[in-house]
Amino acid sequence: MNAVVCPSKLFVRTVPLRGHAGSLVRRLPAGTPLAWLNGDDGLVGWGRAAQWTPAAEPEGTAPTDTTRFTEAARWLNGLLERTEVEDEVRLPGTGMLSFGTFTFSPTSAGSTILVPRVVLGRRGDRAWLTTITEEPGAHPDELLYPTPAPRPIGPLSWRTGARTSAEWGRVVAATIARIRDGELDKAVLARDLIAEADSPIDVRTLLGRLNERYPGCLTFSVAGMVGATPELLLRREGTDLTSLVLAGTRPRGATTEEDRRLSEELMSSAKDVEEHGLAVDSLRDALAPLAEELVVPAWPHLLQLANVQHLATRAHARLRPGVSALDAVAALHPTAAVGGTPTATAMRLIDASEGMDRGGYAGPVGWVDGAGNSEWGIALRSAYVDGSTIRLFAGGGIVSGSEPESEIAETESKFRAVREALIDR
Ligand SMILES: C=C(O[C@H]1C=CC=C(C(=O)O)[C@@H]1O)C(=O)O
Repeated sequence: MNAVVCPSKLFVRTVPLRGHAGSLVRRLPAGTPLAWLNGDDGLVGWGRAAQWTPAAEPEGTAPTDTTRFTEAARWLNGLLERTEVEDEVRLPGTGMLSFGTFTFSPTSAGSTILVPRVVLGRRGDRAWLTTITEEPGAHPDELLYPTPAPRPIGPLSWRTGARTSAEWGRVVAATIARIRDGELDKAVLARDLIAEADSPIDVRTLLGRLNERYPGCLTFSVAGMVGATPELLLRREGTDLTSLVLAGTRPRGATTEEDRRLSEELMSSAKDVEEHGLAVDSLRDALAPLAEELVVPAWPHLLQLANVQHLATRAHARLRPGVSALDAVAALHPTAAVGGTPTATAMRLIDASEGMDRGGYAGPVGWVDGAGNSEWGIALRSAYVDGSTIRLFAGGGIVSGSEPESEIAETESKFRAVREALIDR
């Protein structure tokens, strides 16, 4: 059964805000904030005007099933038909706005689309406020909530998730053997770590730290999924679509010298170039039928973050008329940056080997506005926050040239993003 909060009518009003509006995170009330931040730009929201939560598909459903995306699009279109919009700003992210998180696998629970009551947004020097109510001209009560400063996280106790690193290393070794046997070309395997705080974790504290340390990433919070992902599944503005594919990783060096050595090693590594190429191929194959024009650079570039560096490819497409952002999400997820090649074989291997439910990790997370503009990231460098418990996820692409020890080290580097953001200094 789908769980739905769906008013018969919604009134949406966007007004410009004078000045810069300050830090978006600082405006968020405590609780379960909605956020999508890219440096100083972004969208934050709170309150709930409408929500759609699909039931998990039954066990045995094809791992590539896209029902949750098509049903989400149908629900949103129905809601839009019953919405009156007054938009004085008219930019991507103004007017009607929904945040969403989709699970990696169709058989996991946790996908949801949420329409907040209040949205604050900023793009360059423009800032705006959107209110979404059931009465025309009404102000949502949520506007009046006081916003106490974000709380520190406090001491944490850590425990292993589904597998210890040694156990996970053995799963990686078995996967490498299957790849060498020719069963598949690539699988992205992940593991989890769990931390327990003394009191409920203030998501705003995490958001503020992640946004500060990873200004080039997309810092998000939707229905418990929180993180700072470097990987843009897609940005749709009008018919233009952009995607940033990442695969192939090294840690950052402690010195300039070591950093340069690691980046040169990454750029010339046959194993990483193959791992990256498979992710790019999966994007190209999924996007081509939806696009009138598709430009994918022949060679990756280097993307350096505070904790790791990646091989990166930015693809641009002009979408065919009528192709929505959620159509593109359904076609692209999961790319071989988080699933593998061939997709269905890799998804089955992931399900059978990881010993855990990924939930929203490695699934699409983002927003869509009433005009169809949209941004979806892949929920990496992320965690699921449930009260005082936080579950961190990290994974890596496994190909025939992979080694278990370096894959374990890679997941440790990737965990650092959320792990360090949990530490009060
Ligand atoms: C699966 C993750 O990263 C993906 C994205 C970039 C680089 C990756 C890699 O080098 O393995 C992964 O494909 C993760 O961060 O948990």
